[in-house]
Amino acid sequence: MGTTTREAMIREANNGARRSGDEDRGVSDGGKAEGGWATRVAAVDWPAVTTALDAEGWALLPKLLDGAECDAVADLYDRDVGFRSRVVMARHGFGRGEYRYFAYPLPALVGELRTALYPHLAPIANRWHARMGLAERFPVDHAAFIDRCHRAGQTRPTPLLLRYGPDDYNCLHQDLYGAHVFPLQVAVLLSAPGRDFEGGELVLTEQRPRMQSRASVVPLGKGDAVAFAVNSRPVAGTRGDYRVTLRHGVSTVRAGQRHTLGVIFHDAA
Ligand SMILES: O=C(O)CCC(=O)C(=O)O
Ligand SMILES: [Fe+2]
Repeated sequence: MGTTTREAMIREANNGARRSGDEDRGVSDGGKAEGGWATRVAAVDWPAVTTALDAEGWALLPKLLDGAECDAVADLYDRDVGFRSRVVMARHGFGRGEYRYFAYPLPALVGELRTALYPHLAPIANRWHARMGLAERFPVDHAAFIDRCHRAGQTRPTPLLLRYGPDDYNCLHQDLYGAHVFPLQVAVLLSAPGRDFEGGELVLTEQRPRMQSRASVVPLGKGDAVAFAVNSRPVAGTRGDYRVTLRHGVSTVRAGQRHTLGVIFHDAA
């Protein structure tokens, strides 16, 4: 979508359209992981995830959420509180279907999951930045990075809940919301392919310099998460590293309903 981000395109549309209930809390999401989310996330095979991210630009985190947790998060979609905005994708040329950005404070599951994932991804992000010749480095602690975003005027939360019905899809895009970009993000599929919905596959494309683009379809089951590059990643070539550009989207849902939780680590301007 060029240099215009989705957030910039919808900012105008949402200004003045905030719901009075957006500041209210009261979203309880049953989000108490046994031993806490840090323990759950620490059980992920991070060496394998790191290897896959370096090789492909994306990696599966199988069964990050259990079925009940997926249902609890997906059910938040119809609540009137806890979100800062709602985007109907067709109105902006983003696709078909809709999504809602959570408001601060985030529901426990979403906030704790994001905080728990970040320290595992920050070293990868720092290595990628070094290899791509980018100056920004990321602190080990997510709160410190969010502080940096806030000081730069990126104060609005970006975690989001997406909902697709029959014929809905999400165009290839990048989730950039300002100058500060954490180069990895995570999405969790909250619905069961083949049971809750048909079609609706997460697609990643990689645009290589002076070469044709390559697509990957991420084989997600309900509760599986995928970590992937937000905008670019380094690839080792014969004459050193080069940079490729990534985009992600969702193919058309042919039947049923599909929910996703999107976890983006930078805040939005
Ligand atoms: O629905 C999906 O699988 C993609 C969601 C997405 O675009 C995101 O998490 O940023
Ligand atoms: Fe996205």
